[in-house]
Amino acid sequence: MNSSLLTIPARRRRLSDEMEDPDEGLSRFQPAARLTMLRYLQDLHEAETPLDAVPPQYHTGRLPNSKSGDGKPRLLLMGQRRSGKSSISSVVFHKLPPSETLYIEATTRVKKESMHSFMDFQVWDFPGHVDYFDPAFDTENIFEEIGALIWVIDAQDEYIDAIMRLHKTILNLQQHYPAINVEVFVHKVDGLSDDFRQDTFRDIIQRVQDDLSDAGFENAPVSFYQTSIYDHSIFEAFSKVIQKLIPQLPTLEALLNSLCLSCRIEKAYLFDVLSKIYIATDTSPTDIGNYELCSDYIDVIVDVSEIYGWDRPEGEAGEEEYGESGNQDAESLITMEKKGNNYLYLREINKSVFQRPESASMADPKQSRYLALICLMGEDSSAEKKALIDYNVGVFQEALKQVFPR
Ligand SMILES: Nc1nc2c(ncn2[C@@H]2O[C@H](COP(=O)(O)OP(=O)(O)OP(=O)(O)O)[C@@H](O)[C@H]2O)c(=O)[nH]1
Repeated sequence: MNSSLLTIPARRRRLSDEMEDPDEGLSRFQPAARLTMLRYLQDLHEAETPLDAVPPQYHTGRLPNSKSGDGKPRLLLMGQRRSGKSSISSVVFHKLPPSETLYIEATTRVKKESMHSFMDFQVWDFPGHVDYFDPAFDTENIFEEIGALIWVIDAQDEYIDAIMRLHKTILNLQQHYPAINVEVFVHKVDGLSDDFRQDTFRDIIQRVQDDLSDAGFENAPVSFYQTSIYDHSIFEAFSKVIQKLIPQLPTLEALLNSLCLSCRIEKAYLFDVLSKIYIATDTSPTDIGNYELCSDYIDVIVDVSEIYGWDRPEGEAGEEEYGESGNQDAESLITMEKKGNNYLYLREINKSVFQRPESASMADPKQSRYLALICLMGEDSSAEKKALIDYNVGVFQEALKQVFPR
């Protein structure tokens, strides 16, 4: 990560006008950003490569409970019967239209699926009626390598039993696998009025936390989300669950923060295009509306590429002409769209094509998977600055390759 980001000059003017003591204002920025800003305040036209480059430091973590540390987490979907587990898995990972989940049959045995996306992980869908801690089950096999346990509660149904089972499960996990993240999806909230939805959500959180503190577990790693397959909330919740499993997340966030600061981007997301899960975003507040906008935008881009895109197999004539080597290298697509006074910017990053395993149910056996950077920009970052934004995104892309290799 030796390249520096270029910053938009207007920002320099504005900051220097505002600040009486520039150093005081600059202390708000991270050291690398401060260096770039200083160069601008000192009237340098371009931010150059720092002379004494700090060696890159990557966050290298392991999955909270992985013995092998092979980075293939397992997500367990558990909860009462008919709470919506199979529907969630089908909608998020198989793109089943939500209305078709009405015809999904009850799960009778554990359904294990491997997902091949920006990272490989497994989703295990459990039947609602089984007792996971029954001696007949190999508990160790189920829980030893998991990334997160997703507990689905049907918010439209009576939930006292579901909470009791969840409580029992958390107590068991706390004894043997205390690092497992428990993610509670308060599901099917689409059918509830706004007030009732908030009351139900608060009530469930309160009951779970009271039960846990009565049992002496004040700080168990339990998080709560309101979800529905009929809107984007299920994707947003899954994004947050998956982000916790990415050891490089702090580095990715820092890179996105730095990009936003340099290009005056309002919000930047790094999306996995296949699943529409975002694996990182900058640390400014998130808004579901922004997620929806980006998610719809991905749909448009995917549709257009399916119609007008083509495969370029390795060794095809004319390859050199385009400077490509098959589909190995990342190929970028840049689009600017004007929406009111806002822009959306998408760039394809880290593309590769893989052969879908025969067991997988998606129709297309050959599927491209890639990350896309999507940025929301306001009036400040006009299309005239696009060259600068392209350059900075290129630097970001290079840094990403080092941090998050595919
Ligand atoms: N309104 C609404 N209905 C949902 C939602 N998610 C799932 N459902 C419905 O809930 C019903 C049960 O869904 P399933 O996915 O079969 O439930 P399950 O938890 O897998 O059930 P078991 O296999 O018996 O454990 C289906 O009719 C779905 O259409 C949601 O977000 N909102």
